[in-house]
Amino acid sequence: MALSSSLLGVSTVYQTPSLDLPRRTTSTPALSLLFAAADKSQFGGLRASSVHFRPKNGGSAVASAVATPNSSVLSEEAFKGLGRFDKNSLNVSDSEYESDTDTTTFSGDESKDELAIANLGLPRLLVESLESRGITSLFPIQRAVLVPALEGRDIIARAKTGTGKTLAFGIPIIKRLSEDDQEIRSPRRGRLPRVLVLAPTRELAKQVEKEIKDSAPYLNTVCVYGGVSYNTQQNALSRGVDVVVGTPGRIIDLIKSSSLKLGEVQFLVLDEADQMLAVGFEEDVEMILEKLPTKRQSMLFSATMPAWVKKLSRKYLDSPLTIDLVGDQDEKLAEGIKMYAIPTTTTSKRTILSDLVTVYAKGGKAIVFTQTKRDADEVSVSLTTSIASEALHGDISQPQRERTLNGFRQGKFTVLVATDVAARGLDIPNVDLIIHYELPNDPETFVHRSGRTGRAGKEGSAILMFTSNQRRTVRSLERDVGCKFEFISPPSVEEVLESSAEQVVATLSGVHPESVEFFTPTAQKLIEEQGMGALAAALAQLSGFSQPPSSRSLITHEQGLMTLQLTRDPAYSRGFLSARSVTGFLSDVYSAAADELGKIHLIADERVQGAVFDLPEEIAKELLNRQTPPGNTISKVTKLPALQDDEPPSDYYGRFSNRDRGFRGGSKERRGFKTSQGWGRGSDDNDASDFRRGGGRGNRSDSSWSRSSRDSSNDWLIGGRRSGRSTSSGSRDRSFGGACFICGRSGHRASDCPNNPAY
Ligand SMILES: Nc1ncnc2c1ncn2[C@@H]1O[C@H](COP(=O)(O)OP(=O)(O)OP(=O)(O)O)[C@@H](O)[C@H]1O
Repeated sequence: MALSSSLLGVSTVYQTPSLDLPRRTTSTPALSLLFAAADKSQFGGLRASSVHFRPKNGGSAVASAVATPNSSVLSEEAFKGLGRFDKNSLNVSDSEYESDTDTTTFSGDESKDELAIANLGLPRLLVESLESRGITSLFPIQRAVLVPALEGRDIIARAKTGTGKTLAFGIPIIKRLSEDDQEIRSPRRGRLPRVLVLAPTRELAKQVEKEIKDSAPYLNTVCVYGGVSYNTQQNALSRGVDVVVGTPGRIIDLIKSSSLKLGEVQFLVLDEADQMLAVGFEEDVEMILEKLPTKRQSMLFSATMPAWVKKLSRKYLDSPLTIDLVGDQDEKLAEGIKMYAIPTTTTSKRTILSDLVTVYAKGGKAIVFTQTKRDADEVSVSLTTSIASEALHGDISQPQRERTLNGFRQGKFTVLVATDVAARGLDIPNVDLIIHYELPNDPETFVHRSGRTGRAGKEGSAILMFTSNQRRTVRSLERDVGCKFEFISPPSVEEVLESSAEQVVATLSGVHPESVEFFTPTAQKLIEEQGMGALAAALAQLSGFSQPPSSRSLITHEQGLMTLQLTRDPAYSRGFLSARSVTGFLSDVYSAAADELGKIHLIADERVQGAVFDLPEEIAKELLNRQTPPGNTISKVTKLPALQDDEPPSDYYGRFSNRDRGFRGGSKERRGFKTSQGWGRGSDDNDASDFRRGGGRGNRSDSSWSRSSRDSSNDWLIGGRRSGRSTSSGSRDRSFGGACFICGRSGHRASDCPNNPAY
């Protein structure tokens, strides 16, 4: 069957090789739908063929567009950037159905106007309400779903986070309800719902209901979920309803109490179906599906297709069309999300966190993800001393969760610290930054967490905090998610101050002119008396820096430490700079510095003979005043240069990576439930690594120096300072586990070494 239509001036072919669609007549012209015979795909176990298209700027791309007689898959590439393709540039061909297959063409330049929501033949009220919310043209998943949904087909769909899946099913359902509906102006009291949307979490259910309500205020929508009283929901249902959105547990309760009757449901939507499984709703979902009329249209949205979801679709969906806008694309994240990764230690995490928020969220909204409810509480409390923040997790009462989310949406506080379940599917506009405070349990969770930013085509950043023993997992994550992290170091004090000042300046425009007027005489007087300093003092006070910040290590971010850099002119050196020569140099210049030396890293740039190292602030300042031998320069650094130890050594990584242990095999391990160093909590304390020595590329074979296991953090501890230390003097750890930098033997410090001339 080939269904050709002219939509919006675009010549389209709806090619359904051996399908006899349960076709409904619709006045809306069909959007182009491309699909061809298929074989095997990751998503649906289908057969594959391809869509070829030719971008205007040359080159070519191939995206899979696959189908079986019972289902088909459509790649996002087929729809992406229609405006960028030449006329006749998009061809669909299929060997098996070649003779039946026409070529579908998009004439690139017309698409923007002609794909406008106003031109789709949607109900006027729907168009108006969408436009009033800035929704003027369809997103790709919406374009892909619209026609088959209007045709009455069952659909399985997958698209990246934040790409508009709710309206993908919302728009066609609203249109269909409105078309059928003669009752819009005089809705019948007590009418039974025609649409049922199941969502795995309360927040998601509320969000979906809101999106439908905002789009079609003339429809009666009710959201039902647990944790709140039954009465309001029962009353709303008894008044008559068009759309019910809810979580499975409460829906079952309402069915049992006969408050909810599903006998007239025409449309079923299962949103985030895989999450239903994750949160243990599978039995409830099946029970509900059993209660629905068999003659209905079903749409299932799911990021992944675990066996249960496949079973559901086989059992409860009728010849579903599969629309997969992610497919085998390596990049699973929406475009526009900049990915960063930052090495941390357990002890430094919290200090770093507030600085990261200050520098990377730039005063906007941030969500911090923790693994446990307790962590969410603790992190939120510790942040609150510097940045307004609240926690969101399953132990918080429903009304409080709603207040928290509303407060966050309205910008009453800027940092939400959340667990995964609480934040799944949340659509909060304009979240600028996501911080993975703990590694997620699996790649899918990482995608979902990160997808809370960069929504609806906007930009955002995501930062992954990891400890040294999680480095390999970070690399696995890059492969699994198809992203590339930019490795960053903790923001320097200067960057934090600069960002804070910028944010304070940005808030000044919000001060009411009348208030400004009131304060002007005082300001004038101040400036006359103190000049620019008065304004600077005001900015410092508003930024929360009335006291100067103590210096911090750029390597470990510990307070009270300063990171210095030693560079050596090659003309003056006999060999390459090594950790040992740094300590030797320091003991010559200022022996206290050698004694108190923290971590040392060699600079990666091989043209530079240099190293960075930590010292207690006072000692560092003193060292900076000392005379250094010719050819050696010591300076304070505000940004770490690339270090030799930045990357996990590839030989180790290749040999011991999770991949070799079946990480990519779809096993539980791949999903991250049990790798010891990988997904999940595991041990994220790398204090042990502080006692390691060895590790730079040049030193790896030097076994006498290496106390490290194969996943060494590559951090060198020379001189024996532990990273847990936070003050600049005293408290030296006498149970020293490192090696003496003078004689190389373990168990004592350089200052205690019998070979130390100063001993
Ligand atoms: N066509 C459109 N034009 C502009 N904005 C849109 C459009 N469609 C949806 N949006 C907005 O994009 C945001 C993301 O939509 P939605 O929450 O449906 O995404 P999603 O794909 O379900 O995300 P997730 O997978 O994270 O749940 C919402 O704020 C929505 O209002």
